[in-house]
Amino acid sequence: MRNPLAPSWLELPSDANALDASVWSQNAERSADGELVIAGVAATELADRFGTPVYVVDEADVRTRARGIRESFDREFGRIGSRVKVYYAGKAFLSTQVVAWMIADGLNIDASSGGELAVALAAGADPARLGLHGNNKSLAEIDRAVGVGIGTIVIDSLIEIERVADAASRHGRVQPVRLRVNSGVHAHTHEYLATAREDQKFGIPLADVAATVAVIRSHDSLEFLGLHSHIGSQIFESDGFAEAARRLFAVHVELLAGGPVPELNLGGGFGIAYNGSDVALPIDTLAANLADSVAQLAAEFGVAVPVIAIEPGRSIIGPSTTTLYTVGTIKDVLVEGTDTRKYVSVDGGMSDNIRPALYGADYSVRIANRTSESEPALVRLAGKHCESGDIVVHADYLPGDVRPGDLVGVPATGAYGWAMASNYNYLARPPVVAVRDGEARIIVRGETEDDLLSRDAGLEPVSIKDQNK
Ligand SMILES: Cc1ncc(COP(=O)(O)O)c(C=O)c1O
Ligand SMILES: N[C@@H](CCCC[NH3+])C(=O)O
Repeated sequence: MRNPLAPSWLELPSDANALDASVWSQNAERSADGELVIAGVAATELADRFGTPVYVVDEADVRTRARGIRESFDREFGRIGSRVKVYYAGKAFLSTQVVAWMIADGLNIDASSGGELAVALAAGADPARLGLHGNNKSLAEIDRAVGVGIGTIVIDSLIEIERVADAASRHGRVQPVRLRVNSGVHAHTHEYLATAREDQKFGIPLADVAATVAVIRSHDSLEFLGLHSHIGSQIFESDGFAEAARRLFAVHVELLAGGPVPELNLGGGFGIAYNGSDVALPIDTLAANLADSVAQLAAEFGVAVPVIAIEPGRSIIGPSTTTLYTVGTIKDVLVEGTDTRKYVSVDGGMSDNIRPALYGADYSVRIANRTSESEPALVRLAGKHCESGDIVVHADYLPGDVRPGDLVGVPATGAYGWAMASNYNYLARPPVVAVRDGEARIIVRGETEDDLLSRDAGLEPVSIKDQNK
């Protein structure tokens, strides 16, 4: 029976064991005996070998999406006489293995800090295929990026122009740069994920772009590639991107009068489904819509279509990953009248996935070690942290006989999960395991209690003595 406490978007499932294909990774399925199996590796085997929580990355899923985005955009922009450079936004999740996959699949890497740049370099990526972002890059980050021969730097403020130009002169390079513009387009997403509205820290207002580009062009050590726009993240419609392209295009055309502007970067932000009610725009449709918009703009203004760059993160890595947890305690909590919500607590929480607490993100959950015919019950999957807001899944239905010791899987945790993980309450960050063709291997080691303690600087010997006085 439908629980009145369930949010309006959550339907009572006819089968609370079913894996919704729009949310689970491509190679997630139930085995004949009902267990969750991802790319041929059973959930119980993963839990036995790696413990829980564990992030499980379906490698073929990531790579199919990476190639799929590149091919869709290549095809659609090829159709209008242009081409596309795809940068994987490493902030969503980065490890040397992920860098190697992206490079092998023909993508470039967008780093948003010196740390992300270091991972890409450690993986052996050609620096020319890397880009560096950030509203407050340190002098050391700029120097390192320029020094290794990074492909592009996205300039985010007037003051940064001098910093990048100086570094380029010192290294005897001409550094290709883009300029991040605040298009003023309000993306339909969570307030914290909209990056082009007023009163936020990113980019240069449209009105100041011409003057700022003139400063960039006044430096012999800089090469201006074009404008950059990123309106936000987890966006389901193409209108916002098209509107940003329109606003940038008008300035792009003005800038052509002062010199070459070979590129236009439309950023990332393509949304994915986290639960059965989310409907992600198919990448083919998005690519076709954007190509049509850009072709129309070029025709309207009577200029050539520039090379387009995009920076998807979430839409490549997000759907690939499932977090497995073990159920510890269960409580039926009376909420209103006779309506109860089943609180199912697991061995992780906001330290491995902060998104529900930070953005109110709604994930879904399934029992992973078995199926059950028991009547579905409305559950809230809670973590083990000392916070009532420590929720992993606000609302979903699980078979009512869910019990301690069950494994549960939360799909679509690949983006901004591990990447935003913390050690809150001294929990160790879980390992990240890649699965493919029945094989599982660690791509990021989990932390141990010793790792955490090894950072503690220890006690002054004297303080113990004082204490005993
Ligand atoms: C400049 C920039 N590019 C790309 C991305 C990647 O966004 P997403 O992971 O939503 O595709 C972000 C994050 O929102 C960003 O700030
Ligand atoms: N961290 C955000 C996305 C922000 C991306 C960076 N601009 C999320 O989890 O959805």
